[in-house]
Amino acid sequence: MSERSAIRVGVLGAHGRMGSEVCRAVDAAADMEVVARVDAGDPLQALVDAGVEVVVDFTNPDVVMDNLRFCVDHGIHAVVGTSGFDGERLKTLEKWLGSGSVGVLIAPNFAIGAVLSMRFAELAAKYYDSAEVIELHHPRKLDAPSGTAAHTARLISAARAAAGVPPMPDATTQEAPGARGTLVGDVRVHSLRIAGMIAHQEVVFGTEGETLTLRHDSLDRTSFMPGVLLAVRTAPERPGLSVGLDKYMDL
Ligand SMILES: NC(=O)C1=CN([C@@H]2O[C@H](COP(=O)(O)OP(=O)(O)OC[C@H]3O[C@@H](n4cnc5c(N)ncnc54)[C@H](OP(=O)(O)O)[C@@H]3O)[C@@H](O)[C@H]2O)C=CC1
Ligand SMILES: O=C(O)C1=N[C@H](C(=O)O)C[C@H](O)C1
Repeated sequence: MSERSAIRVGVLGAHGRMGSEVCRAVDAAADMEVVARVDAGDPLQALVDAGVEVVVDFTNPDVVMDNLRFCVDHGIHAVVGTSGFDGERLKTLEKWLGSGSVGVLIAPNFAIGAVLSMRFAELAAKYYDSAEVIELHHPRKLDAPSGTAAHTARLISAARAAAGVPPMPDATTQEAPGARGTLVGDVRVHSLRIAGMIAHQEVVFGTEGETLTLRHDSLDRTSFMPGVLLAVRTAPERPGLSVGLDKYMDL
């Protein structure tokens, strides 16, 4: 039986913090190779010319939808780490993908601990009166709150709603703008931008007499790479839209 040839990968945002790390990780993996490195100003046609099978996108929320439109139109699977996906964007993507064979993964976070932490938060949500999310990132991050924090808050909100948990206790009547963070669903999210940090998150739950804090720290961008490689291998086998790396894992 002949062995499958290496997966042909195109990296969008190839010169960025994440894109450059992805190029290193893909080139170091035996079963895939980077055949196109595309950054701002480069034509997307380079992906087609290089015969890319799977794109990895770490660009920015303003350009990622155009990139995905191109990939879907050209039959290229996509693994997306770029933040900025809300319900409306996901619906648009589903429409573009239809019942075709292209697989797209939108992963708010590729670090295994972050994926587990989001799942744990979803499980814990219905047992606690209060839940708030604190995300801490490097100061070069363009968006706030982080995609991970927004996704975590949506998961908690949905789990609380499904379980019929009453509104969170909060007697605040006087509030300086921003003092209580921003609401995602019914969960408050607080964003810190701190020099020296990479990507960190705490989810704090509380109820009568006890609290639970789930904390995850990405100390280096290599933390995201095993998840990215797993996604590159899996996306071609999963047509349609998947949201969250957990969809490709046995969780
Ligand atoms: N899901 C996850 O696990 C993770 C997600 N992220 C997310 O990934 C994204 C990128 O983060 P990061 O690497 O730190 O950001 P960077 O700014 O370092 O990298 C983004 C790169 O994309 C380039 N770019 C801009 N527009 C285009 C375009 N149209 N086509 C191709 N390349 C383009 C930028 O060029 P230029 O600078 O010239 O504009 C830059 O080189 C963010 O949304 C971030 O939140 C980050 C870490 C982990
Ligand atoms: O910009 C980053 O750095 C990160 N972005 C993603 C997010 O917005 O959640 C993932 C991780 O937190 C790092």
